[in-house]
Amino acid sequence: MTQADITGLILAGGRGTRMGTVNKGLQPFRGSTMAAHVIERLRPQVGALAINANDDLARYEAFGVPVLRDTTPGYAGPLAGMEAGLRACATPLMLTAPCDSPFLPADLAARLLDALQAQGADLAVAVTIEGKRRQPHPVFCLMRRALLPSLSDYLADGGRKIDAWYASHKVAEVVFEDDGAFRNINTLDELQAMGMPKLTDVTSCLSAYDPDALPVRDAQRIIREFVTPVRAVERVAIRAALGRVLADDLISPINVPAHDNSAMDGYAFRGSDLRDDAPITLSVIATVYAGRPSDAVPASGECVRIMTGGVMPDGCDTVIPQEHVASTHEHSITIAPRTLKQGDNRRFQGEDLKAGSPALKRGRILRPADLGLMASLGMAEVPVQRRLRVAFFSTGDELRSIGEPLDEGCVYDSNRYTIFGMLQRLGCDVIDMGIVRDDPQALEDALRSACENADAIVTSGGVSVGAADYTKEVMARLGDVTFWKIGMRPGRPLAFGRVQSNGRSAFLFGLPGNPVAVMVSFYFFARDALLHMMGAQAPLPLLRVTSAGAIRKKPGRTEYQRGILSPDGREVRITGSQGSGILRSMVEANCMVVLHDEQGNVAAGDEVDVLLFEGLV
Ligand SMILES: Nc1nc2c(c(=O)[nH]1)N[C@H]1C(S)=C(S)[C@@H](COP(=O)(O)OP(=O)(O)OC[C@H]3O[C@@H](n4cnc5c(N)ncnc54)[C@H](O)[C@@H]3O)O[C@H]1N2
Ligand code: MOO
Ligand SMILES: [Mg+2]
Repeated sequence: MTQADITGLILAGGRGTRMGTVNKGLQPFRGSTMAAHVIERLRPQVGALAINANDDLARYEAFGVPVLRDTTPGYAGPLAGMEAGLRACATPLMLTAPCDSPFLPADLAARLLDALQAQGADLAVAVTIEGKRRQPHPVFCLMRRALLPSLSDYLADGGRKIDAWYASHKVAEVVFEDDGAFRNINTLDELQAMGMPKLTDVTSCLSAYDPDALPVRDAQRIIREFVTPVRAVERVAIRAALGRVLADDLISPINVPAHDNSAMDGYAFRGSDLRDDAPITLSVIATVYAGRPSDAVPASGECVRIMTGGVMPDGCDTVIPQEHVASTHEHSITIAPRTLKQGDNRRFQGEDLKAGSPALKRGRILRPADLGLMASLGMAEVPVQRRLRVAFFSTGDELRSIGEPLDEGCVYDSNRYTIFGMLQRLGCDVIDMGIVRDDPQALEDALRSACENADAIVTSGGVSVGAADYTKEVMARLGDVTFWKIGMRPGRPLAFGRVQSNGRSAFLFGLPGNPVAVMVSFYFFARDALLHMMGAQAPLPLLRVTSAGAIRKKPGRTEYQRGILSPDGREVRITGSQGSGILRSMVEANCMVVLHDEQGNVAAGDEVDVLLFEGLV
């Protein structure tokens, strides 16, 4: 027999009680669902596929393989699923795998088949060795179709235990070395932690990855691919939506405006009455105010006096502003030839927004105009992403908080305030965790607590090579964290990854300690990642302007120099000293001059890219 003689059966018939009674196979996982991952792992190993499921059958059917329900009632466990599979099985063999084991071995079928045939067994089961113990994985089982009568009898007699039924048959055990391949995901926390890719999954996609000389754009790309959006939505009143991220497309329920109306205070009439060669006189039959439609219908030779926003009477398509009327009499007006064209000064129904058309797209950070637009559609509440929770702290024994005496050799902690400001402007819920000493236990406690309470963590300091920096060691111990030297000035060292504690995880941005470096790293790495986590789209716009002076710049790294853009927006000059400890250079600047990797010295009059601080969100 060959692998083509095997039907793969995905066991998805359980109730998922440990996950809070959710349908495990349908849980989102790495861009699709857990069941879809299992199907994709099994498909190349077998001749046919089927799914055993008892709920949400339509969604399972969408996978395009037969869906089989238990015939034994009452969620009787994996044996009932196997029985349903064997009943429908058209091949001599069936291989089962649970829907929550997306990492199952690529050679599962081949190796179980070899053992089954070599040992003339009824069933072949996967086993791993954990320490000295053999750990069987009975739901990863290749069995002969001929076992169906035995299994049906066992179930009919009330038997439910998989091991007990196996014991009455000849079982071949096959040892697999990689026990990680049989990891199954039982809780939502496990699902969340495992559902995310490893940093190495992402970095291995780069052709030349060197953590000690990483170009800015590669670091940005890795971060972008690694972080995942937080998918939680709340409805808020439109005023409270300012600055929040819209969670759904908003479709206009109505036409705005609802009627054709006048754009001017004047007289509405039939444009076909206009003459090129002679004045026309129209009698005024009514007055139309905004919000007070009239049922007057001017005939040819007639008009209505109309106010801006007034509904256009039937038949009228043109409005003459009152100051353009040649002469006004008691009950009529005269319009000189060639004063206006047919159709002038009419606003069309739905010209702002048509009913059924998208008014605002999800992912938008809502601005004042958006609030107005939503109000014009009569929307009282809108769905927005829940705010991102970001914990942050500073590290370093030399740091003192405001209010404390400044001991010798110490500095006041300024990074926590710049970080606070940048996070606040992004619209995050911030958790200020203060200063953490250069002490492994204190750092571990802080990181764990941050991780358990926040979606993301921003730290400053301790990511370079200094002797008292325990930060890196502790970060690495708590999760999947990498340490980079980025080809940029300032902001060369950066720690990035995900830390875990007590089943919770958070993305970590370990920014360098120097006060300018911390801001530059935040703006060029953390900002985009945090926005992505919020489900927002807000790329950084760069402007092209002339450099007032020469700028020294080495090719091969990106430099972010602090600049002052002239009031007319045409010319930029650098703010003196560019040291990464000189926060004053950021305060004086209104923009950052971005000198890209390949760029060398800049001559006065050359064009450079700048990023304006105002509007950075
Ligand atoms: N031998 C090397 N030394 C350094 C390198 C290197 O590659 N080799 N990189 C330099 C670069 S670039 C940077 S940036 C810094 C980054 O250092 P750390 O992230 O380890 O930060 P610390 O050592 O803790 O602090 C650096 C500097 O910044 C001051 N600082 C730190 N936190 C704050 C704060 N919250 N408020 C105000 N000032 C702060 C701190 O006192 C130090 O002066 O490493 C270089 N060294
Ligand atoms: O990142 Mo460091 O700030 O370049 O000195
Ligand atoms: Mg250091």
